[in-house]
Amino acid sequence: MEREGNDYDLGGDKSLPVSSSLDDNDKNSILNSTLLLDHVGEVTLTFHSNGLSWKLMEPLENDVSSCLGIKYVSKIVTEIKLSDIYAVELIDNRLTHISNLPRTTERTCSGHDIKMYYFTVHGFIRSKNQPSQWILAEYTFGHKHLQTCQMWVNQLNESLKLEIERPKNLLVFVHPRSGKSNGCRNWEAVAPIFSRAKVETKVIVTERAGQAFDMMSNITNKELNSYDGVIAVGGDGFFNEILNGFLSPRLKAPYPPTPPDFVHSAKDNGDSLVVDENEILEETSSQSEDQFPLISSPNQRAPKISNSNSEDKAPEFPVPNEWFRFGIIPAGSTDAIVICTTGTRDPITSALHIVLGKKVHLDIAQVVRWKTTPRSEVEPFVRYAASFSGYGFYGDVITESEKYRWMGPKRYDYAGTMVFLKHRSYEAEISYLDVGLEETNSTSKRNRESSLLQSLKAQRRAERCICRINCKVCNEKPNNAATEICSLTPHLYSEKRWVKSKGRFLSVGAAVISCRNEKAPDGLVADAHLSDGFLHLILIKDCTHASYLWHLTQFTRRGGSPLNFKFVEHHKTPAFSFTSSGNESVWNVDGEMFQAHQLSAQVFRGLVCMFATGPAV
Ligand SMILES: Nc1ncnc2c1ncn2[C@@H]1O[C@H](COP(=O)(O)OP(=O)(O)OP(=O)(O)O)[C@@H](O)[C@H]1O
Repeated sequence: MEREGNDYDLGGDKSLPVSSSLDDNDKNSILNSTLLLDHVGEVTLTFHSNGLSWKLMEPLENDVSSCLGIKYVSKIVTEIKLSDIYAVELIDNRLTHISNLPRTTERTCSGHDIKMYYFTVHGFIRSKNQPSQWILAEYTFGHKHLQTCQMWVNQLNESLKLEIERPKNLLVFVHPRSGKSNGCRNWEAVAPIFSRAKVETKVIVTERAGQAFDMMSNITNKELNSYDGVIAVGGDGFFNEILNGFLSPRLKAPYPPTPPDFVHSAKDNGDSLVVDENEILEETSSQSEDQFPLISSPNQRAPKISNSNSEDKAPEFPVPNEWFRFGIIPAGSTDAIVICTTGTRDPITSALHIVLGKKVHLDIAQVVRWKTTPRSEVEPFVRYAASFSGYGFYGDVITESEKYRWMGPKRYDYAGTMVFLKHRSYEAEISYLDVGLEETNSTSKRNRESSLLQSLKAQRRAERCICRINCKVCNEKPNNAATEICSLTPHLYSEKRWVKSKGRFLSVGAAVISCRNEKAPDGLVADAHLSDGFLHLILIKDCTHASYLWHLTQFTRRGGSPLNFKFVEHHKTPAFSFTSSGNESVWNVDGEMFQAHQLSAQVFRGLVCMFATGPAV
């Protein structure tokens, strides 16, 4: 029997702006057509206010399975939200042989090739096993009239234009030697997603360490304003370099608060100064060319700031900036920042987060190294960290691992074992701002009875709140405890108490985010958030080898278990300072290393925005 109304084949064009004749489900629809869905069959496609849905006109033979005489139609995707569509493309007409068409059509016009026009809707679906992972999905619809396909493409593109958070122009830095030297390959894998989405990209493949820093610090604000964001194709260290190049000449903020007895030298004449806030503001915005690390690995050339464009930079590019976002296409050795912000380490998922214009705020730590030697001219030396800063074990592992870069990501395991076996501890004094028990799960009250500790342990585990999409903690309005860039004035700290921890430390770590990675899926500090306004200080006092090993394994398995050991302190704080008796170890600030006798740090809540959503639930 002849079937009527096969739009793509025989009947007239039945694509129409929706009228009252549509059934209830289609009431809110904008467009409705009968089309051929590639590899599926004839469908009724409906465009609703929030996306597309389609109904199979008749189940295909090969799409039906039967068991004990009961027929099951396989589960085919039948809808996609507009927010999950990143591109719509018209495809040149192509000949479709009759045998490729559904059986209903074959009966009506056997033996001919027919000319069809197609358009493809590009989007994504969430992986069933790993909800944070997004998988590319494309749906190709055909019709014999070009106008019908064109109408759908136009209509969809008009609606996509209303998704105003999506970027149009991006600056992309590719680190070709990152991780297992996959930088270029990873970029090539995702570049088609950007071109389909019609996102313009200016791509720079770096030739040396420090190049991205130089370019980001020297780029004029006019040019920077022409981009919606900057993308790093590489690892955490590379992202850190770009972030520092961006922030160093642009962020205007006082240096971190310090305790009254923390006397640092802000001038190179060796005089100790009480730091004048106004002077600091000036100094931050006009850092000298001499600012580079004392220690840098062979392939980490010290980046230099040139101030040739300083006039151009100051007023026109505000920081924080809600619009200008950062993105990462992972290609590094650990990729902790990308795992914390997207929940996975997948270049495709990251590219989709970027083209769909997702947005999540990220805390940034400002780390300031004070005068190293009386004659040194490079202080204060300022760096910014998005994930982690650490001294002792963390500095030594990175220093050691740089000798074995040729091993790729495995160098961290090797270097970690070597450093662990050496078991070196360092004399240091750490002061941190106490924000009160109600605002932190700090273990600062170390003199409590052990029974009280036990009950707290259970309670705090239950309180542990992991950062996810739409995380409640990150979305909370900032309070005084959590430092905000706009409230960054010293008087704010006067009410806070400085607490000291002194002795020999195996490591001093300050996590800005949880630092999830493949070895520690919960992160080094499971309850650190993307935007809680705290640094999570993890202080490990000298202890036995066995105890330290236990701690390290707890750390990687459970995202830190601070109450388990006396020698472990975990404090949530907006700022801390550090003094060591000698320059024995190095500070690792997101992969960049330098010696510091005196150092102070603070966190800026939600200072930058990332193209991401946070990990899925
Ligand atoms: N073309 C280049 N050649 C050598 N080094 C480079 C180049 N481009 C950037 N770098 C430097 O390499 C360092 C490490 O890069 P990246 O973070 O991408 O890799 P990784 O260390 O393998 O990964 P992760 O930081 O995730 O552990 C960066 O700090 C950056 O300064």
